[in-house]
Amino acid sequence: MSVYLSFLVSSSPITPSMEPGNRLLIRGGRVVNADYSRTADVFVEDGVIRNVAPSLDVPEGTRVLDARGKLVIPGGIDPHTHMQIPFMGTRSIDDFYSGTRAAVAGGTTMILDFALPFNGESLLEAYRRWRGWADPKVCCDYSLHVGLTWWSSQVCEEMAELTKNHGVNSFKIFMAYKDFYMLRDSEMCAAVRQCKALGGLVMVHAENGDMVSEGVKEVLACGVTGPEGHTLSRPAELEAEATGRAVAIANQAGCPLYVVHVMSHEAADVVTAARNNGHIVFGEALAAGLGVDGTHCWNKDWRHAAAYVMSPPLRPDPRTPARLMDLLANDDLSLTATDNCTFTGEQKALGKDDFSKIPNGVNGLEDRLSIVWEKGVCSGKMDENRFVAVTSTTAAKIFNFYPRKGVIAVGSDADIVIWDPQMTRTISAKTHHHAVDFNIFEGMECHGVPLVTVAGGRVVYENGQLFVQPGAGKYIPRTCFGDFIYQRVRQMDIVRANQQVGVCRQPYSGPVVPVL
Ligand SMILES: C[C@@H](CNC(N)=O)C(=O)O
Ligand SMILES: [Zn+2]
Ligand SMILES: [Zn+2]
Ligand SMILES: [Zn+2]
Repeated sequence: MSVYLSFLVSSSPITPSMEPGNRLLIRGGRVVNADYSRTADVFVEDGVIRNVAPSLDVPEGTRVLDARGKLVIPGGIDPHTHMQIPFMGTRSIDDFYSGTRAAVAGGTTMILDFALPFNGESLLEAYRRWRGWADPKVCCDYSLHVGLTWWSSQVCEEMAELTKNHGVNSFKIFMAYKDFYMLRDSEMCAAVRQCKALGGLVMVHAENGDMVSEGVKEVLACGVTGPEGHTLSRPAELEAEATGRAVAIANQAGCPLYVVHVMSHEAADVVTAARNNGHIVFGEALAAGLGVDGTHCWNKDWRHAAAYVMSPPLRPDPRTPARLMDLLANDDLSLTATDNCTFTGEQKALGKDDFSKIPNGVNGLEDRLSIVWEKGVCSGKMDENRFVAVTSTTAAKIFNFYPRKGVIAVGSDADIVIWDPQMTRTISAKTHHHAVDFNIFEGMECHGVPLVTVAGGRVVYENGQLFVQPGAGKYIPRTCFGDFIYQRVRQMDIVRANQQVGVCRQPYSGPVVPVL
């Protein structure tokens, strides 16, 4: 029986295990899934949701959490983070402990990070290095995408090894970061084909790296060295052009595509057109792009301006956040992430005399759910079910670990948040749980606050207090050929095969011009 069906018919009493400490009852809340809301109790035991139904009787010793008048939502899933990544001469300051601590404080109970090999480094080595960093530190479950930061037959083979034996089903290609992570089109074509053959998902950072490199030289030559130069050097058309190229390359191979951090409406329009043309393309919106705009890079205070430096840039058009939210609300953009990649003022100062040396990246992991609730639901653009879809469920489906996660249903992991939609909080670096000394949403008041976060059946955050254990989170392996994407791919392949048919004709028998 599917987990969803059992959610509907679940009335069977669960035989309690002996250990009383690990039972929770979340009483009387409005359970909100991506496709379904209803008032029900949620009974949890041994880290798994055992029952979802009104007025449940539960065993002695069960801890009861009162959720009456509140929402009960699946824990947030952030499909794009960079904890303690070595990058641009330093390492992002949020590590797998402080980052996942901040995550659960904001209602997120799983992150997907990126193992990014140095140019020429074995993908398996990079994967093992990231596992070594994450496993002892994570406070919630996590998984890893792997970067295709260079290309060779070895990379091709290691992709297969990672999918078969290490639970990786997603690979990120960078079209930017020339001479560092960037792949050429011919390499991208080969990488995309291999990813399709393995039943995986290609993720792409879509900016034209060659044009960005020229843009940087041009802006510096004009004497602009401040953070605003970063934005000036990589306009939205470089993001849109690369997005279109990635769509074409993926489509030629019949490979599904996931465009990370869509930061401009120009790029979002390319994603929308691709989806309307029937391509399997997903666009990811970031909390940063939904919550703030790029005018901050023109702030007089250097540290403030540098805090907003990321790639692709936050766009200076103040209408951008609302436009991206409109596209997210109507599923032209598919889901949200944060690309959390934080650097302190001292680290950002590596670029104090040259914007191209400012480590790229911003925060978002703790604030994503409140930002999306405030800008998406409070604004009337989306309902509570779409909110759950874009902060949790869709990521679980795309990366193929639904319904283990991303839904409140019998048999699913007990990653659950008691959410107060009326309560407000003011975001600040003074109160956030990140390691970084700046918050790009500083001072922003948001409706939508997590009261309790349950991760793996454990209360890890309650009314402002953290109860986290480093290393308590687990690595979540993911298999390939997930139905959510590959049912469609298989169908499309049948049609494509029928279209790739030559014409049966008599061979040409006329004269041929001799070679001169
Ligand atoms: C390296 C990483 C984070 N930095 C950024 N987005 O500016 C990325 O490009 O996704
Ligand atoms: Zn990127
Ligand atoms: Zn990233
Ligand atoms: Zn509000």
